[in-house]
Amino acid sequence: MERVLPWGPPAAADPVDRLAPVRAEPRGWVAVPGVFSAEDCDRIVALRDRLAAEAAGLVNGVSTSAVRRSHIVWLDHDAPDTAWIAARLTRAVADVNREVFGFALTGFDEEIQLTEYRSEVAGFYDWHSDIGGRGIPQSRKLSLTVQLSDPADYDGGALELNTRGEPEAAPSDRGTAIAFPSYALHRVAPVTRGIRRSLVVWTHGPRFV
Ligand SMILES: O=C(O)CCC(=O)C(=O)O
Ligand SMILES: [Fe+2]
Repeated sequence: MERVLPWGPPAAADPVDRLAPVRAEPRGWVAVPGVFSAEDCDRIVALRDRLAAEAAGLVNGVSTSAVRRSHIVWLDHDAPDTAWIAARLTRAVADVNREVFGFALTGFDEEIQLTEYRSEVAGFYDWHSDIGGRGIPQSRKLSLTVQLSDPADYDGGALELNTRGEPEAAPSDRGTAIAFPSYALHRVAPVTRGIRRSLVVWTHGPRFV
């Protein structure tokens, strides 16, 4: 089912005001603070733990390859206990796309990814672009990742982007979303203490190329 984004004027003046600084300084990626509160992040993490426990034994949620080591749980955009998360992400994507990127987007064709990078396995995700070589990931246009963890709870684990010729670390404040074109190179550095959690959503549309 294709999901249509709520294009048009923002619901309130607030999201636009929040994006004023990033509009003023064009760059390849933008940070949107306060998409989720600390309490929201706690709720999402609790949900993650419940879903991960339910899925244990059914789906092995460990993604391990040469470029990546993380634990993943998928969230439905429409399920009763996750729709509020999807609604908040949709609003953030619509605002940031309208104000900053201006991409042709049609909707969300993949579930929301809840990711966990654990220091016990030096969880990481090496440099990559989110646009896949086949299937639905081919039409990813805008990537958005939310910092769910308190930065005091882990070391390492920085989200870095290279959109201007050199790596830049994104802000790690809890509840901040980082939006970037899905073709942009980014990585998550190895976590050396604690756990870093993130929420990742991709928005799709006609392919760039
Ligand atoms: O954990 C993050 O913040 C980013 C994850 C990521 O790049 C991905 O899942 O494609
Ligand atoms: Fe990525």
